Amino acid sequence: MTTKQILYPSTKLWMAAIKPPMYSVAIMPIWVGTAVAFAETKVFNGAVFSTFVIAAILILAWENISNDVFDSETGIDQNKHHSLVNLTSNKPLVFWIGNLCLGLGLLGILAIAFWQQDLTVIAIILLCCVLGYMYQGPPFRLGYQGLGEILCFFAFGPLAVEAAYYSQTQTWSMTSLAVSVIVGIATTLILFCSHFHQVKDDIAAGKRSPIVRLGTQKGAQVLVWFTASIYPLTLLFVLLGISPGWTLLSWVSLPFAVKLCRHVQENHNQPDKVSNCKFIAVAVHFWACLLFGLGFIL
Ligand SMILES: C/C(=C\COP(=O)(O)OP(=O)(O)O)CCC[C@H](C)CCC[C@H](C)CCCC(C)C
Ligand SMILES: O=C(O)C1=CC(=O)c2ccccc2C1=O
Repeated sequence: MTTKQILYPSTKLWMAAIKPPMYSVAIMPIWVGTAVAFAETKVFNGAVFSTFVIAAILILAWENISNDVFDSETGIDQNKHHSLVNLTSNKPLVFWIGNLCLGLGLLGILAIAFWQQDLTVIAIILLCCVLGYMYQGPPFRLGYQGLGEILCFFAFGPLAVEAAYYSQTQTWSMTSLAVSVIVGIATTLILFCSHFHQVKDDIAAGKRSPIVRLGTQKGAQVLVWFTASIYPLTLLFVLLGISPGWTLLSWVSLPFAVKLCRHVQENHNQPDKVSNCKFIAVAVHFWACLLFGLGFIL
């Protein structure tokens, strides 16, 4: 990086650091859980939904901001120019901005708990935050052992979707628990894709991601099955009467799924070309979850 780039990071670097499209990940579990709640009970609390969405975005911001702080301590991000710590050269500031986001996000969830006079939702989200910390924070750093995908599936799938359903109805639902698998898989797909371009740095830092363990070629093959599983699963839920036929609208995301698999198959061992694949996975996640949830409302 030139002196100017260090002193005045480009907008492109800041956008890469903030990665706005990634926040679909925080919104969709709340959307799907709320959509299932409305379909089953005709209950929709707009204040709870909007508060939950904002809180989820803030909590995910904490996850990403603190990720850069914790990764700066292992050296794994030394070549990541869009790390907030590298961009600002002020790790304490980044750390406390992240904690502010977490605090504000949890305040929003506490507001829901207060409105409901019920600690269930805050308890679930605190568990999600624990999983999020254990993924990257000392002394756990479970992501470095390749366990991130498991944590991600449960945090953004069953836990977040059920928390959203409960926030609307104060009851539980086997339907929302079942369909949370779709959200969990679609979200975990993004994390799985995020490793392809980082194999060299991950190995150097001792991070045994699934792609470090499998290799990029086998990882690209696993990606196809992983991505494809979304679609027969949504069909199975319809055939079993768990979700309405309109949820097959989620198949509109198929072109993005095909693009993702082809792109990674062709470029799996070319870091500069495959580095954007997680954002193609975000497109799969966004359209699949948005239309899947819409299918419950129609
Ligand atoms: C930060 C995450 C992945 C990126 O990790 P990596 O170290 O590869 O990053 P860079 O490549 O950019 O350096 C996300 C990890 C997700 C984690 C396993 C679980 C997070 C849980 C959330 C805190 C829960 C949010 C719940 C909300 C929807 C209510
Ligand atoms: O920066 C990233 O690679 C990711 C950020 C993020 O918040 C997230 C959330 C859920 C699944 C994957 C990811 C990322 O890959």
